[in-house]
Amino acid sequence: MQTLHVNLGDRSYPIYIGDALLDRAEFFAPHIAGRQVMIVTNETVAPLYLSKLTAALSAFDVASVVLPDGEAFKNWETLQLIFDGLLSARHERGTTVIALGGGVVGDMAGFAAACYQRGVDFIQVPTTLLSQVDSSVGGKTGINHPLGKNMVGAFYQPKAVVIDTSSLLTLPPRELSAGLAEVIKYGLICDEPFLAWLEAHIDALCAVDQVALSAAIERSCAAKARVVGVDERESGLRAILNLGHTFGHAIETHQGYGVWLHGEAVAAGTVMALEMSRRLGWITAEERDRAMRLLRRAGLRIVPPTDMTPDDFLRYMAVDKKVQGGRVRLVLLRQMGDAVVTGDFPHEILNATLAADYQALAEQL
Ligand SMILES: NC(=O)c1ccc[n+]([C@@H]2O[C@H](COP(=O)([O-])OP(=O)(O)OC[C@H]3O[C@@H](n4cnc5c(N)ncnc54)[C@H](O)[C@@H]3O)[C@@H](O)[C@H]2O)c1
Ligand SMILES: O=C(O)C(=O)C[C@@H](O)[C@H](O)[C@H](O)COP(=O)(O)O
Ligand SMILES: [Zn+2]
Repeated sequence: MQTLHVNLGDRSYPIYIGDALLDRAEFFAPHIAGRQVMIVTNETVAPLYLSKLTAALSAFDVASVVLPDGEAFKNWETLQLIFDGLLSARHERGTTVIALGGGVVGDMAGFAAACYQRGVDFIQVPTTLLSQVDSSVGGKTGINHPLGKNMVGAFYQPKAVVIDTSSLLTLPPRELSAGLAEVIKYGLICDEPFLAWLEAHIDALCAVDQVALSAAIERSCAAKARVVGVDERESGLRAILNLGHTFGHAIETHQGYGVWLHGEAVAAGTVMALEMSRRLGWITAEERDRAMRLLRRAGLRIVPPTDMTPDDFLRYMAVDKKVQGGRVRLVLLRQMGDAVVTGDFPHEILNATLAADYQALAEQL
């Protein structure tokens, strides 16, 4: 079992990473201030892990809310179900909300905790690879809006993150691959040597090898904890964690939430960010191709949707939260392992990137 820390002064918290942690109250009890606990989960995760976690927390007054499953339900209507559950069970300000599920559950449960009675404690218990390496850490919470991804929410940090790697044994392969998109992202933005490690271990990761996964989860969480500890509310550095997301969120919103998994859209968006970095002369075609091969080996689609025009992309990219003064800002690679957020690029290069033939690029790998 490993313990990492997100260092935010009096709001610092631990990230526990290990096997079968869901059974063990010692990872939860020190972070539950009162007696009431509300476990928020969904219809897929509940039959798998809700009774196990409830049993581990038998010393507390535990209630639960089971949400519908899917990105398409990351919205106000579903969020209301959490408030309905808390109020029906008469949960007071001393309650602790526990998010048991992937990033959709974690983002909604965290946002509900930020809002309920103006803020109650919450604990993240991520059960997908993507939520274990990314969404459970850093305090971004919220829901989608029909006009834009994650456009309503709050920065609200958990009291702890409890990562039980054995929960990945039940995760569908497509979802595991989606999480690998965010893992590979760390190598591209701030940990270049991680890319070589991933190239050597990607098959083991896809085979749900627990040793390889634990190592990748720890290295990913450590990278995110470093960035969040420096720039919690994304005034600068933290934006590098958004590599591929300006393009990727456009894909998710255009296609309809949940059609492309978040990680799949991020992978395609990362390919577009790689191509734009190459067109700017910052990385080579060989470096772009190396990253594309790794994403493909992870089981991810590396060709963006062919039914989206440059204007489709530009329409959604204009709504992105990194926009400043009406100018689109993108996370690009100055070199492999070194990302920057910038709005200072020739628009003809952006347009050429949006119009590029990614199918041909993929076929020449
Ligand atoms: N807040 C952040 O910093 C942050 C970071 C990255 C992504 N996100 C958000 O996270 C969401 C994507 O998260 P995700 O990829 O975890 O998707 P998800 O939450 O939809 O989970 C993927 C699927 O796996 C199921 N599942 C979860 N755990 C399982 C398990 N152990 N076994 C079997 N099935 C399981 C879920 O029910 C769901 O059907 C997006 O909404 C994205 O915007 C947020
Ligand atoms: O934590 C961050 O900061 C990230 O950018 C992590 C991303 O992987 C994640 O998808 C996040 O939700 C995107 O941030 P957003 O502000 O564009 O919604
Ligand atoms: Zn993401």
